[in-house]
Amino acid sequence: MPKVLVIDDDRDICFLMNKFLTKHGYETVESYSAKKALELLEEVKDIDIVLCDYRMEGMDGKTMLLKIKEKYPSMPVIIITGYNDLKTAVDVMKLGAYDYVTKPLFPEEILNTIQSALQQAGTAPAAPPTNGVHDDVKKEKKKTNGNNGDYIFGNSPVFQHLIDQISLVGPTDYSVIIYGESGSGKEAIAQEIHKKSKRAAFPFVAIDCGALSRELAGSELFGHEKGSFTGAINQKPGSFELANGGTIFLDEIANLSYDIQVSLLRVIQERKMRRVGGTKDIPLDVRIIIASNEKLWDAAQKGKFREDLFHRFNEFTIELPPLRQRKDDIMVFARHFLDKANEGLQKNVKGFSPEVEEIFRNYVWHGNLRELRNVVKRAALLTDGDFIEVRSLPFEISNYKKLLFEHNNEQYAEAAQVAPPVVVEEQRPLRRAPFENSLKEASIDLEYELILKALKETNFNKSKAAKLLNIDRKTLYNKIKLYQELNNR
Ligand SMILES: Nc1ncnc2c1ncn2[C@@H]1O[C@H](COP(=O)(O)OP(=O)(O)OP(=O)(O)O)[C@@H](O)[C@H]1O
Repeated sequence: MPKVLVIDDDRDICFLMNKFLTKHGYETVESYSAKKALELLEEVKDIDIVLCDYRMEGMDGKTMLLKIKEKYPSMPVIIITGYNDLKTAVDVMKLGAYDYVTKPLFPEEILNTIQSALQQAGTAPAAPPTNGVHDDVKKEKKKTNGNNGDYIFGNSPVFQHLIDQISLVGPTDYSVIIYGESGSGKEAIAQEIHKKSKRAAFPFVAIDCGALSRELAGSELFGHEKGSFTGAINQKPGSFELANGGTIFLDEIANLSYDIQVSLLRVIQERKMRRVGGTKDIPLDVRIIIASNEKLWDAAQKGKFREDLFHRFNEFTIELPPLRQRKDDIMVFARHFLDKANEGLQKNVKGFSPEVEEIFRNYVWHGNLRELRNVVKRAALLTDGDFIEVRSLPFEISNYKKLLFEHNNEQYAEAAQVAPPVVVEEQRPLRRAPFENSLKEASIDLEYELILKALKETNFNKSKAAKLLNIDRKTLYNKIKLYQELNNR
């Protein structure tokens, strides 16, 4: 019976998750504090997966995730966030969370996410839950390629260009740099390149360098010998060794520390490596595909990334546009994610209402495909009829136009209701700012939530919202403007 550690300072949530998960064949261990949870992970040896609230007293979810990943790198961690914490969600994914679920929580969605995480880790429950089974669902057997299931490639010019590039570089042994925002599908492209190569029968190993701690990065990448440092209880092969013969995908490569970059350069040049604490050279034949959000040449100019390493990798470059610039592809992906959600939920939702399609085409999708996938997954869960309607979308998405507050114009909200769909390119809706400082972060978050709540209650009448918040309209405008500026950084 898989064991889930539920970490949430809201005891009701722990209680509900316990009841629900137990009913579906899981065992739960609960913790109301991050500190206790870390102790539990030590004491209870056989925890399979962690479900952790992002906002807890004493430690935020990001720190907690890093602490878990440092000690238990392969432990799947699912983070619970608010929808407006999308930036946080993207950050935790980069730090190695398996996935995130947004509040309000829907137990089926969590169950689904836990199941796929455990399936990927190879610890799925023996008897899968059978709630809500629809007999009429045709279960199409689809090929999956590891991480997040199968990928699609459509007919739009962007897709065609990507397919051409993959076909061109796939069969070669070139190193490839893939640029793209978080969630835009970089790993998917890397996997496709691997599949097109002569290495396809060998492993594809993906490593998120952003999730590697400075101390453990060397041992994760190159492995270690027993006793080579405190905590090295057993001998462990590194990712390069595991990928031997195949392809290694190093995501967010610019996050590797300088000394690891030096080791990496040596490994590439010499085509052999040694485990940490080892004395034996291990010959390597690994193709390297790397990905980055930031241009590596710029990172090299800033001294953050070694220039010689950049030149080593710079044999072929693929740029993946953000989803908001791939308007023709949005519904292709949405339908694909709906198929997958139907499969997972054993439902048969047929499509999207025209209003939802319009919103999807014009929303900015900061979290790119990952955000779209999660929005569709949840909407499918909430849909009883044949089509996904606007009411099943998160508030922030269904009201995205009103939340833009362009030019702080009082008329904008009203205008947005009647105007034809606006093409939103780089504008961003109001959402949480990416602060590092946690006290400031907490107060900004809280303000944001209260403002959003007041706007919801007053149907976006900003004068009334200001009154509810006991501030004047100008202060409300200024706060909104501040959020916009922070968001655009
Ligand atoms: N071509 C595709 N077809 C279907 N799903 C896709 C495709 N490309 C990406 N996805 C899905 O979108 C999500 C994000 O993709 P992926 O992990 O490849 O993005 P990424 O750019 O590597 O993200 P990050 O940089 O944050 O790790 C995943 O759930 C993935 O399965």
